[in-house]
Amino acid sequence: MTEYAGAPGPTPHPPPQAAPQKAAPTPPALAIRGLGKAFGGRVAVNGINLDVPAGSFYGLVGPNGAGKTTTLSMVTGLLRPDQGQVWVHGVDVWADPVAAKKAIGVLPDGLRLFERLSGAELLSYLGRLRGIPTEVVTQRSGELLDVLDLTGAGDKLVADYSTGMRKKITLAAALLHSPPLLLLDEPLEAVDPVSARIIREVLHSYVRGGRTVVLSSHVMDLVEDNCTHVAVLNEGNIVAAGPLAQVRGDAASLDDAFFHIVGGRDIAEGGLEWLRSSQD
Ligand SMILES: Nc1ncnc2c1ncn2[C@@H]1O[C@H](COP(=O)(O)OP(=O)(O)OP(=O)(O)O)[C@@H](O)[C@H]1O
Repeated sequence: MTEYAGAPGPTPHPPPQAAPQKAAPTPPALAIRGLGKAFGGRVAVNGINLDVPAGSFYGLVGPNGAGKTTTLSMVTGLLRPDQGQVWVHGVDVWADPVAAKKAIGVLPDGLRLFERLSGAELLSYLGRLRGIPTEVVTQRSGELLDVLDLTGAGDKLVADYSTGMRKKITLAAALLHSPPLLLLDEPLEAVDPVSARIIREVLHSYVRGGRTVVLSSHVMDLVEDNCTHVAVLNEGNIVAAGPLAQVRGDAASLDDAFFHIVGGRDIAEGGLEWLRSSQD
């Protein structure tokens, strides 16, 4: 395992009578250093650095094509970086993927599931792959299906699930082994308002229990109302990151701050004039 760069080196032989040592600082839930990826010579993620404190509810925002999914895919071990390192609670994701993956629950982009299993069977299968005892999987699956309002769909094939139901069953799978870090790519996209509220409550109780949630979203109100921290990605670079109030600064809302940070343009008078005209 490659040691997390922020961790102090070992001190195997302290001198006798040495003053008590300070406790080693807890590593962040997620530490990213110099992470980069290019596709066909085009840079998608440009050597980014980020620390996600344990116990935070971290939002990752950015315009279309900014590199959010590419970043989350590299962080979760789904896409090999060209450069850089990622640590989950001090474990190097690419040097020790088995240990790192035990510590994360993932809701990836592009949900590829076992379509010929029912929702309940899928959770049961994934729980056993995780090495969770059968009775624990059964109990947790039942609770998750119930809380996520999927009880009636538990026996239905995943192939027949709607987009929102697929999000919810994947979220259930991510929660099943109760990992300390959840990494969620647009978890509330296509989810109905009632389920979205339930998912937000689940995630908040998760964070209250001392765990960490990182989610990407395009919905600024969602990030502003729920997250403690936010990072803004633009063209493969992190252009702002930290506690939400700090990133928002003097702007009236996170939406306004985001607009200015990424250099959004108001539609100038004269632009799209033909859409405003009532004449042919
Ligand atoms: N498999 C791939 N092959 C080629 N280019 C890719 C691939 N995946 C991503 N890209 C490119 O990398 C850049 C970042 O894409 P990414 O999907 O990470 O952005 P994003 O911030 O998640 O966007 P969105 O908000 O639209 O989902 C884009 O220019 C995209 O076209």
